Amino acid sequence: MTNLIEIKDVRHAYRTKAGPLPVLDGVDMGVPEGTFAAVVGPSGCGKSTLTRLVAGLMKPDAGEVRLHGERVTSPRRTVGMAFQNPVLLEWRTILDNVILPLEIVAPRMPRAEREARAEELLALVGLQGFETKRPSELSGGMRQRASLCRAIVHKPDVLIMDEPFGALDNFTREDLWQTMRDLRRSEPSTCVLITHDLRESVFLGDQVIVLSGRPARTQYVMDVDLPEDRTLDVLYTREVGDMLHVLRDQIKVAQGRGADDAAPPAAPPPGSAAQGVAGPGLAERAR
Ligand SMILES: Nc1ncnc2c1ncn2[C@@H]1O[C@H](COP(=O)(O)OP(=O)(O)OP(=O)(O)O)[C@@H](O)[C@H]1O
Repeated sequence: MTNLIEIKDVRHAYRTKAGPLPVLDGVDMGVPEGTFAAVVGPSGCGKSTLTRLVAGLMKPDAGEVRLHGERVTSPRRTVGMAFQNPVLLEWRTILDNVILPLEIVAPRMPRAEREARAEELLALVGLQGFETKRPSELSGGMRQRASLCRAIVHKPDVLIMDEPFGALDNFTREDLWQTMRDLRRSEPSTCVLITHDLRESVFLGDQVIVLSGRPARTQYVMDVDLPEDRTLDVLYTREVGDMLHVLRDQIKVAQGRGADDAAPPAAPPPGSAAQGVAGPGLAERAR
């Protein structure tokens, strides 16, 4: 399978008053078309910076970010983004908020067609009947559902989500995971999800990429080989328990705290293919 998103040896430092702040220092990542990559790593390691580079909002100091084989140098219409704070416009209805990207990327699309597309998506995420409400009339989970619709209304090839479920309570978050799983079937795209939640990363991801502490490099990649139509029950299986254990240890290593077990498990947990990434391993795999 070809990689729609290809990140090779990306390095980046912010220029601050105190001097350069190296944030990324050798990030490699390959996301095959139509798959879902979850990125985890210690707080402040550079995950959001990575999303800005993929979205073309910034250019890396070194290395390459490619979408469809083309180097990303500026923002693209074929990328959709969703964030922890849904930032819906209060003076617009929910329907008009969802339509917004179409007004920008498809200004000639007839209003009725735009509305039909937004209504279709709102129904898919369970927001039928809320089209004329204002954002403040919705719960946090509902606003996040609307925000997801807005991110994909223009059928982007790439969907980047930066902790979209981070501010929600556990039950709402799990509901949204299932919504996201279902959306993948009806609205396929290639996704990058930044998250602090390891269960979320395994439930949604086809691969989980662990970044090291700042400056971040790709420390570890786990391929998650669970059924596409996985249910929340899968999170309570031994198989996923083992994967979460490995990921938790990797996060500890990334935080410089050392894993519970000094040595990595002899074999990857069933349902996953895990590998440490030091040097060219991932780049090889990503090709
Ligand atoms: N525009 C900027 N200018 C200077 N420094 C920045 C800028 N944006 C981010 N940083 C710094 O870069 C580092 C990485 O930030 P980033 O937001 O990418 O990390 P993160 O992994 O997403 O963090 P978190 O997990 O806490 O959300 C942080 O130390 C942050 O303070």
